[in-house]
Amino acid sequence: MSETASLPVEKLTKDQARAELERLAKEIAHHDALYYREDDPEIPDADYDALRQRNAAIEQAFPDLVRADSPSVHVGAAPQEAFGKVTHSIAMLSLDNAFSDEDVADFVARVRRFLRYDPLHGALAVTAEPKIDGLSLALRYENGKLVTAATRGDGTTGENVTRNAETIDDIPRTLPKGVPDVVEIRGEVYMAHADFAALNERMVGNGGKPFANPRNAAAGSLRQLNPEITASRPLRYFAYAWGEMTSLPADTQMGMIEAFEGWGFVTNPLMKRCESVEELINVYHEIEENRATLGYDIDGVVYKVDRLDLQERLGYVSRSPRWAIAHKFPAEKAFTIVREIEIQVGRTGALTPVAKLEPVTVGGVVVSNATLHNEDYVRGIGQDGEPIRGGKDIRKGDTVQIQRAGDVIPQVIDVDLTKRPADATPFEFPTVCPVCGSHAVREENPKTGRLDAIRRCTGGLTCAAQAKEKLKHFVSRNAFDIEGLGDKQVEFFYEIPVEEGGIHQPADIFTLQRRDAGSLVKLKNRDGWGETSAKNLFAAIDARREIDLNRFIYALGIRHVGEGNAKLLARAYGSWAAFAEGMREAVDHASGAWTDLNNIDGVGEIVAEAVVQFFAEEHNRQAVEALLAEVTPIDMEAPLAKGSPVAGKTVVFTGSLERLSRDEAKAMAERLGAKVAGSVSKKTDLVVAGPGAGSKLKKAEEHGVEVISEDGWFELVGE
Ligand SMILES: NC(=O)c1ccc[n+]([C@@H]2O[C@H](COP(=O)([O-])OP(=O)(O)OC[C@H]3O[C@@H](n4cnc5c(N)ncnc54)[C@H](O)[C@@H]3O)[C@@H](O)[C@H]2O)c1
Ligand SMILES: [Zn+2]
Repeated sequence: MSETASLPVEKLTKDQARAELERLAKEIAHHDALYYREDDPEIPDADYDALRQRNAAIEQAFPDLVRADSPSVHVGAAPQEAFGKVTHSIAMLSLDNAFSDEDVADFVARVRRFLRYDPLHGALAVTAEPKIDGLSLALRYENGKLVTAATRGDGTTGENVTRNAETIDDIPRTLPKGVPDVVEIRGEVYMAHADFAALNERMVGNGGKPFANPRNAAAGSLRQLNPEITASRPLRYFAYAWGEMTSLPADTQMGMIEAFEGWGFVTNPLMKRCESVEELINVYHEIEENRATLGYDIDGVVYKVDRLDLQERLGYVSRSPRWAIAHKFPAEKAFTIVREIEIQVGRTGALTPVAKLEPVTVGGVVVSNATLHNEDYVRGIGQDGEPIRGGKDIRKGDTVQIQRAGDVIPQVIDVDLTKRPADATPFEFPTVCPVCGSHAVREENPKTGRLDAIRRCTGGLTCAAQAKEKLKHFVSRNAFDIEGLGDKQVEFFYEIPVEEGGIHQPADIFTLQRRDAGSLVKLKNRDGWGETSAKNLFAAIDARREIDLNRFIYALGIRHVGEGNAKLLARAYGSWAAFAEGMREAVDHASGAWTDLNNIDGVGEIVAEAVVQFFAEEHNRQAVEALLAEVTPIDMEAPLAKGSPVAGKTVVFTGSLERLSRDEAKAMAERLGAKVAGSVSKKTDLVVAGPGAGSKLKKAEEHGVEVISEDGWFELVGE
């Protein structure tokens, strides 16, 4: 960075200002391209916002230096050529930002001044709603039918993503009778936290690279050249604005949003109408407090003048409307000191370095730990061997910058080398497990030939850390969820020998009461326990002797099998018996069972391999058998689409279809509750074959699978 880049705006000479504006224009354009086109930004939003703010401040101080390509008059980035282009009939703009309460007061004062709306006119109504952190999408309906969906692009021209948008459940394909001839709804495509976590789990399981955050995941999923990929991504949509409309169903912002809701769109329930700056600020804080529990990312609150006639009079400045502003949440970043670097051993034996920090408030939350992911990360090396943080390593005693994004675990994003203590030494990553002393190794990834980023303890169940973490996982909220048996109690029971009333493996939980009866020291007499708490625990355990199959599978803690994959497996196999049998057969990669497993939509080879390996291990089989003597997994029924004749069936489409594209056929079948597989196996229920169907048709005949034509399909499903 040049010296001018760090000079305060008021100290800049005219020449320096000119050079700065040029540098900022280039730099911002570079980050815009990464963010909007590649969905892969390289700097945090707060840093990007700081660049823009500096640019705006310099432009204000030197108005005659404003460049033709100034970032302050541009929105987003030009559409990617690979998509068709859509010209927006009304430009899609950005929003001006407010970063403080004063900025909000200024905004309202500005609006009032512009409109000469003095207090005599009474209160000025302004709406407040969450600013969803996704990407905007315009939906054009003609005569009630969705005709185009377009991204914002550079505001004038966007990308045509109609086929992709059609796969999003929240987006109606048709609107009710009586809507205006042309309706253009605008809103935000986003991904919920849970869906994001499941998607990343799947991506990693398939050997891919996870998305950095839900916004990138949403943008990357919507902007896919293959709509089939979009369809497999759990995207959602909030409607909050509009473009071209032949007539308006209301005369206020609030009224419009209510109308959209009536037309079948999802609108945000937290939107409120306010009548003063204080009220706006209150709603802002209310929404900010709820932020962590919403289940999706928001990055601020948007205020909009409620009356549409006033909006029209206010109009637009270059890249944003005068009648709206986004009140951003404070940057969730802070500097603090690394007191210690500790190694935690997880349930799969992963050795994870954790930075113990001098506690610091980041975005309103006190942070005292930050994950350091793995040894490469500590050394300043990223997933693909590339340098991160400019290649700076992290040491005990370092002053580091912490970032918290949504509910994500805080991360160390930078190290201030000028503050590094003279005696700080590079962190030495252990090569033995700090808990059990077994060797800790980095396995080679068979696919890439590179070393796995994670070093793992090879101690297996003899490692107390792994055993305890497995138990904690087993009883966790989305697994067995046993009330009164949390992390603390797991630690407690693990310290007790099994024959004296301890718990060392999952089955022990369910024999606890029986063993307690014959135990020398009864649970109710142990420290911290009593008659009631012991009784309650036994009851809570008994309440879980029957459990949903997907929870059961998830609880086993098989590598790469998180909640999402557990559900996929449970749904595909339906019962524990079928699942276990399939996995035992699938050890033979030439078997149909292995093909079936890999044919499950969303289950990749890495996951498949992990599950099969789990079953191949004798001690896992024993542990599961002991468990099954105590608990019963409940069979999972295929999700039934009401009255659909293909619900729960596995369908394969082959050959060329005439009335349907392959994607549409797939979407249709899935909507009707069927599973669509790519190849035929004995699990296939139905093959829909068009002209030119080859090997799949033959295979269907071999397996005795029913084969119908495309017309037969329509007859069957009645559409
Ligand atoms: N890290 C980077 O390199 C990088 C690069 C470019 C942009 N960015 C980030 O992107 C953002 C700027 O992007 P922008 O130009 O899209 O502007 P913006 O996100 O600040 O505001 C405008 C957008 O807000 C969205 N929005 C969400 N909820 C809304 C609601 N309820 N009502 C109205 N609009 C709503 C719309 O999509 C609209 O286009 C900033 O957060 C910036 O930090 C980051
Ligand atoms: Zn160990």
